[in-house]
Amino acid sequence: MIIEGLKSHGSGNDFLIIDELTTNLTFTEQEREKLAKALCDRGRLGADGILFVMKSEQADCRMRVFNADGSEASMCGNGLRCVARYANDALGLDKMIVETMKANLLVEKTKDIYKGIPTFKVEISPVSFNVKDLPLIIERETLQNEPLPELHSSLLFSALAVPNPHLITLVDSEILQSGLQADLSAKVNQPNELFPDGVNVSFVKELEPGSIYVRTYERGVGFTNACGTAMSASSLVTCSIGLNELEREISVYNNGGKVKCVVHFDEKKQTYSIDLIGNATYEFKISLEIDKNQPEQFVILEKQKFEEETSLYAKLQDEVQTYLQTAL
Ligand SMILES: N[C@@H](CCC[C@H](N)C(=O)O)C(=O)O
Repeated sequence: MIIEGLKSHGSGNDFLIIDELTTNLTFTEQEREKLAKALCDRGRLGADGILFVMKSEQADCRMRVFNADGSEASMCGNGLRCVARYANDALGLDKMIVETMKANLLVEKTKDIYKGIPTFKVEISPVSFNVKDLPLIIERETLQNEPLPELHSSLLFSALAVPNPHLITLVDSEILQSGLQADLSAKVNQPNELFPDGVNVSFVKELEPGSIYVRTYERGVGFTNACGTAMSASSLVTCSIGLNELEREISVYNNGGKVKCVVHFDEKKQTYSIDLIGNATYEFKISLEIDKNQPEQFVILEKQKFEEETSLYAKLQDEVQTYLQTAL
């Protein structure tokens, strides 16, 4: 079969978009898993995941996210911005609802985060601090800026599902530069008693009022340039502990760029939601010939780069990296 794919990224978190919305492509569950493993392999094409954009009966379109290891995730914030742009181009809707595994989410085109960079705002919700929703197996109902001695003797952790699972801790430069995050992340993402389904692990550093840096080890992938749901969850955690404020834009720096988050609290429903605002950049169009039974044998027939937008994004990335060299 021939797949016309599109490689895109949100803050350098990169995905191959496969269109089942405007084409007749369709896959079995096993084929999706195998495709993700084969195409995300950095030795070949390479990506953090695959985003399948599909028809939906309850929303304008549907997104399914497969991590590089072939596992399916319930949500992907950076990926949702890429899907928002893709569906916006395909359906001509600046504002739409995207069905995801656990929620139908509002996405919309918004003011460029940096001159000339296509920017989308996506809703991150539902949010739960109940450890059962990750799941995290401990004797308490929540873990909010508290020790988790089974994992580390002194760090304070917050666990939340947005709705994919996140474990977040605030650290200083010394801890950030140590190998601790890699060690802890490896522990909770291999068979273990605390997080039976694994968890995305973020180390967060406060930079200046209204600005934070977030680095994430993603379940099913490893360290990525950025993780959108992790940056949203981290913004909420910094509001809960009084570092940032609800309803105020937070600048979230990451190794692949920068996004903005706004954390909302609905008094009536007693629920949180987060707006994640950032780039949705196309890298290249690609035409692949694939045997569904042996996807690792795929052949690249054609590749067309989006030169202008990738070089514009490189400017934002340069500015961010220069800032981080002194800020971290
Ligand atoms: N990169 C994503 C999250 C992708 C899923 C995650 N690895 C998981 O398994 O939960 C994002 O931008 O949110």
